[in-house]
Amino acid sequence: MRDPFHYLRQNYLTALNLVQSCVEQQVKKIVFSSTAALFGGPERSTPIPETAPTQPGSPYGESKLMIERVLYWADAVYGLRSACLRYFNAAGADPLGRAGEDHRPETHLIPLTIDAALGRRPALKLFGTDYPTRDGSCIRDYIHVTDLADAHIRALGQIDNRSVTYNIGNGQGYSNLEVIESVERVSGRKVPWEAAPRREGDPSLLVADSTTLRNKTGWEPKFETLDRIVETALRWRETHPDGYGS
Ligand SMILES: O=c1ccn([C@@H]2O[C@H](COP(=O)(O)OP(=O)(O)O[C@H]3O[C@H](CO)[C@H](O)[C@H](O)[C@H]3O)[C@@H](O)[C@H]2O)c(=O)[nH]1
Repeated sequence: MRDPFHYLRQNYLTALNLVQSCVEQQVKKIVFSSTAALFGGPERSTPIPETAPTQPGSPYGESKLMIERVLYWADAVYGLRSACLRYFNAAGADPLGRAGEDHRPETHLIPLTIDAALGRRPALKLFGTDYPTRDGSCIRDYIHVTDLADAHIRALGQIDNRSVTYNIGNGQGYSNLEVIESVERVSGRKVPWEAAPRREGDPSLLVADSTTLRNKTGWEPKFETLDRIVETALRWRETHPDGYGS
């Protein structure tokens, strides 16, 4: 939120150049990592289908929506087919331990909560405890990276003749406090945490309705519970304390 032009420049301008090059090089299909953040505006109490109105609550979400529109025109005018996959909260690690999260700096809730439990970071700051949700913390729909990868393969197989847009999530929301509880359950350790002010641009509730993806491609998430997702993330964090540097 502090530097809106950063996302608009980085995401939108570079994607516009890339899509234009794809058209010039006669690329036929493209899979785009879009985001639930383009639904950030109004508060919603039910799972969000693809047909829900888009109203980004952050420049990041706005930039992704702009790229979806670039892809719309690339298809309409040049026939470049695309799959816009709107990830809800991508999480977890490869169950075989070959890949996991390594962001620098890390900003995501699950890895930060695990690190706090493992004593690798100070207490987790919980951004906002006064949201209009069941326990006052934000609610998100966590989707395992393996299930996301599976959705990509299925979507790619579908876009020979037309472009598609899918919302991808488990369809179940977990609050930030429930994430802390899950990490405590799975790790057997307490998570030190403290209440902090809301983070600007955070919608209170984002849960996916992935019925279209399920019906059109037969996709079914294999990691349906938060504990299973956290298990894989914890194993990666324990075996790779320095991420890909270890
Ligand atoms: O130290 C932290 C970090 C996060 N949170 C909270 O945890 C929740 C989840 O935050 P993340 O940063 O893990 O994930 P976001 O929901 O903000 O963002 C994710 O989903 C977005 C779509 O909604 C984008 O796709 C983005 O790239 C992706 O990381 C939010 O309520 C956030 O405020 C904390 O309380 N403390």
